[in-house]
Amino acid sequence: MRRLTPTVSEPVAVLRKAGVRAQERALQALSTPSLMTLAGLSSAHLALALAPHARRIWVAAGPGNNGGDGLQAACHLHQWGMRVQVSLMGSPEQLPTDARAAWQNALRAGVPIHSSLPHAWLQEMTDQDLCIDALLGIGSDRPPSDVMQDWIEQMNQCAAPILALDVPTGLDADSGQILGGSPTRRHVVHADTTLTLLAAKPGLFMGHGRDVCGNIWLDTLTRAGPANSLVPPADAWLNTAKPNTKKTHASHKGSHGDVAIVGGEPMALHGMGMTGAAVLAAQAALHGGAGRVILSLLGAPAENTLAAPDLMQRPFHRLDLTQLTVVAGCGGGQAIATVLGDILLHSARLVLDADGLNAVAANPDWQALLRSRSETPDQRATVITPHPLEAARLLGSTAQEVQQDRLQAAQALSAQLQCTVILKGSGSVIASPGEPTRINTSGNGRLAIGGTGDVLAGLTGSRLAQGQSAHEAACTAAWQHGNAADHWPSNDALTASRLAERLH
Ligand SMILES: NC(=O)C1=CN([C@@H]2O[C@H](COP(=O)(O)OP(=O)(O)OC[C@H]3O[C@@H](n4cnc5c(N)ncnc54)[C@H](OP(=O)(O)O)[C@@H]3O)[C@@H](O)[C@H]2O)[C@@H](O)CC1
Ligand SMILES: [K+]
Repeated sequence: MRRLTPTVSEPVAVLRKAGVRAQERALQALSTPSLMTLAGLSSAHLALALAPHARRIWVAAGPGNNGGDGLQAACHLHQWGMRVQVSLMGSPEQLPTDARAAWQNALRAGVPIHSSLPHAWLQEMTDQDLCIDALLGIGSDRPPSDVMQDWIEQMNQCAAPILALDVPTGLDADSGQILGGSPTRRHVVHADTTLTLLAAKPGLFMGHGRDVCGNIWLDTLTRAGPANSLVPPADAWLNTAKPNTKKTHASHKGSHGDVAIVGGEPMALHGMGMTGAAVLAAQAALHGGAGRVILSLLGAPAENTLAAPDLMQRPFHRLDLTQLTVVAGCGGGQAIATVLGDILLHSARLVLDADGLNAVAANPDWQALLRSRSETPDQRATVITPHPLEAARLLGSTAQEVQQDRLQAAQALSAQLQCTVILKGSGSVIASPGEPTRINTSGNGRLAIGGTGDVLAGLTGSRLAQGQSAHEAACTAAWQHGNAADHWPSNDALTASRLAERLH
């Protein structure tokens, strides 16, 4: 069992529900004792570690095998001298085989098992006690029943912390969406800790998963089978490891690549002043370690005074695109359309963001140009950084459909445009043709402000310019960007311009 944090250095595979089921079938045959016995023991160990002084442990057990995990855990905790009470939803006779065996074990051991909520306990429990959510795991694809919603609400209102087994009840393990539609305290368990079993699931790290799982632990239950035996191929991998971005001592500014930021439509052109977006991307490229950063503001004849003195400024027609890593689109407005064909055709390495993506979505010829970059003899690296709505425009779908399956959306877009995709949002997904898809684990809600996307684009350009492949650059930049936010002092305002200066 191990805790999954953004700094875990070994690769962690992510499986959708279908893959977890396949893994379960493969291991079940090999595993003695049964997987549920292992899952229950592991859950009990973690419960004890989380609440060693608990005077009450309440287990809410559902009608399937997730409930069986809870019953098995209750049995161990009771045998170890803890005061445990189980509320079992549904009839014990209708439990699946393993869960029924767990129920019988618990009964034999003398665990109190009721069919209703422990109202008196719920009033008395303190933050030293513990609730265990074993209502639903990966076996649900619909909103919890009304009675279950009552139980969820009571658990969320209780003063004791919550340990969710496998998945917080009400969360879809594949998408990170809430089965009941909205993340209210009635529709989904808001856990302090989630112990996920067999494999990490994508929904824990994406969408609402990041808000309702708390600290995530993983037990692969492979003790009885061959170690690390993952039967189905992973659907994705967690993007966790701290990147090595150390520069060699014997280097000069030309060793670390040249980035040109093309964007920042001025107010005078179409009444929308967006130069700030391009300046943010440029600052991020600079602080990300690029050797030289050139700011090329669209339709702006004069030098921009917002820009730091470290930045060079040049009009677009003076850029030698064939030698540059170009970051295009940040605040590009409509003006980006006047230069996008040249950028797609000639830039050596390219990061396309925001208005650049919207322009490509509206023009099939530019989509073909973008795709053809991977077919050039030098296979020009391209990274696109859409948020869900921009991805939906490119895919011809809706933002809601993208959010329903972020892994699939990122992979489909990457295949469609033959480039690396960073699908932004809670749990950014990085997909590239022929590379393992990653789900980024760093970052938090403080990044949900204007300008942070420009910072990510600039940082990705910086990593590309310094020699990383498109996939590596995207993975490293996404992680670094989130990591900076994770280490931001809580009493200090996080703004995009300050973020651009504190990328580490
Ligand atoms: N097998 C093993 O050895 C191992 C299994 N493991 C554990 O098993 C979990 C998967 O178990 P599972 O497949 O039984 O699914 P689970 O999540 O318990 O729910 C199914 C039950 O809930 C019911 N139900 C569904 N939706 C509902 C709703 N909205 N509201 C109310 N009820 C609803 C559904 O009823 P039905 O849909 O049939 O009417 C059915 O009775 C997995 O997450 C892990 O914890 C691990 O320990 C590894 C070893
Ligand atoms: K659960």
